[in-house]
Amino acid sequence: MKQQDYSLMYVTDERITDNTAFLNVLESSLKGGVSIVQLREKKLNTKAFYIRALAVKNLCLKYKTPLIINDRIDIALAIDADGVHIGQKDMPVGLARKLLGKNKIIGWSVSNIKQALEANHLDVNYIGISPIFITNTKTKDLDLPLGIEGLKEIKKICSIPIICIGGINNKNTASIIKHGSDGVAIVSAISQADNPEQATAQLKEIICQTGTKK
Ligand SMILES: Cc1ncc(COP(=O)(O)OP(=O)(O)O)c(N)n1
Ligand SMILES: Cc1nc(C(=O)O)sc1CCOP(=O)(O)O
Ligand SMILES: [Mg+2]
Repeated sequence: MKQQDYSLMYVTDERITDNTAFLNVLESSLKGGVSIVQLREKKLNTKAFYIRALAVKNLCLKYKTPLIINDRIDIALAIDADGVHIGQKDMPVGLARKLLGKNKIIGWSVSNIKQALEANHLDVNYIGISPIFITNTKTKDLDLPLGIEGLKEIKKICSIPIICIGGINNKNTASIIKHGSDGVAIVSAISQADNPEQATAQLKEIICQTGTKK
């Protein structure tokens, strides 16, 4: 499998309820240069999720950008997505791998050192450090922010690619990349920006500049 670029993940914003606006923001993020998209829907029923996932997949294909699905292995299989992101309370990783096969991406949420050590023994492609900072986007089921110190600790003991999530913006991205994260996963700094394409391009530029200086 080719090396996946995890540097800038747009996690879609379920607060954008209008379908056209939702797809417009997604397309702006793709034009701005996100390297991967995660479709995250917590409230849609299965049929609505499936229909949205098909539309999102078509746009991602147009921009040759991989798409992973949050939580739902069934939706990922139904639309032949590139993978899934699962958390501590979602389907066990081993079972997800069995259902998806060896070529799909599996991301797994990690919120402490114990889980990071466990990840070393799981068949996951990346871990999502969650949350790195305080976020207003997700309010339920959230652990304490790990901060840069937490990222540094996890980097020392975990050999799997790392993506940080939670409260990430153009002010703190450089520090996250500098301290060993392979990428950032972002909702509002893209979805709620006045110009999502420009905001994405700026984040990408910060990541490229910081990455080359590492
Ligand atoms: C890249 C990334 N990391 C962590 C998460 C959080 O996943 P999870 O813990 O399953 O929580 P929900 O997103 O399902 O609310 C993520 N989505 N992406
Ligand atoms: C989807 C999600 N999961 C998180 C976790 O820590 O588990 S934080 C988060 C939302 C991140 O949104 P924003 O970029 O707007 O802060
Ligand atoms: Mg989940």
